[in-house]
Amino acid sequence: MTADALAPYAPRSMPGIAAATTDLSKVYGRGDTRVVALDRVSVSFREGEFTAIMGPSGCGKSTLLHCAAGLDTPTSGSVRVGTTDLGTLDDRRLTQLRRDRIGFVFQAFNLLPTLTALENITLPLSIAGRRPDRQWLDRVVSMVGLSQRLGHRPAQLSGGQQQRVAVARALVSRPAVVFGDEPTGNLDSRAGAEVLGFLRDSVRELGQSVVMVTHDPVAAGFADRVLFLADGRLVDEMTRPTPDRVMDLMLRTSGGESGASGASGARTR
Ligand SMILES: Nc1ncnc2c1ncn2[C@@H]1O[C@H](COP(=O)(O)OP(=O)(O)OP(=O)(O)O)[C@@H](O)[C@H]1O
Repeated sequence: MTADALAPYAPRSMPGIAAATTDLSKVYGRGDTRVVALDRVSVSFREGEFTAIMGPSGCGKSTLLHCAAGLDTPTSGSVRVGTTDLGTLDDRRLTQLRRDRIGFVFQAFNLLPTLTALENITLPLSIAGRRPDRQWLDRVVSMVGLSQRLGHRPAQLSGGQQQRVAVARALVSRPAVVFGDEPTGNLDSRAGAEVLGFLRDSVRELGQSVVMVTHDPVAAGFADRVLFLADGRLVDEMTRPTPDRVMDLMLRTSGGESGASGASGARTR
């Protein structure tokens, strides 16, 4: 049988790709307020890789992350997580996929104040009616250094510790991808470096795939690969980044303005 004859039965995902977008566009508003936040972005996030997304303010980083994570709906194009095309899912199945296959770490820690650290970590599993895999839970908890803090409530933890709880919560269901939107944005540099170290450990030690939006070249230096967006388009990519190389590229591509303070990168038309 020829390869062509087999094609309809071939898996719809490429091996080694945790998530991917194809010709992904997102347009907000209409008429005078029309904003092209993403303009035909095709990108693959590899399994077991730590990817950072950077670019000037307003260039579409969060929109890309939210569409890839099934939190926002594309105007056109498609998003795949593993073998699943998100466009084929109804609301219920999309919610299920987000719960079971995707982990989130946001800038705000989003922990429930009345629950202990352990209860917060296992909450996604409790909601899904699943029991935690004890060995995996222990591994994740010890990796993020929380073994002695499991009975504490968020108010009894530092910001860095709270974000470590959020990282453990994102990892506990062994998702296809963990998406982070400025996960260190609310932390001082030491706590931020710790959290980034744990995210990198989850890639190295647990084979997790992580995709993170950041403005910070130091944070991007923890990643394996950095994607640069401008004007809703993918404009550059760097492997094995260092903070200096990232900063250089940011300065060159934004005409001297850094990502955090750069001019808005989205187009209105
Ligand atoms: N819900 C929305 N309604 C209208 N416009 C939006 C909406 N969300 C984002 N935009 C616009 O889309 C563009 C891209 O926004 P996005 O938040 O993705 O950029 P960003 O690169 O993450 O920015 P920042 O670094 O400042 O967080 C911006 O011009 C923004 O104003």
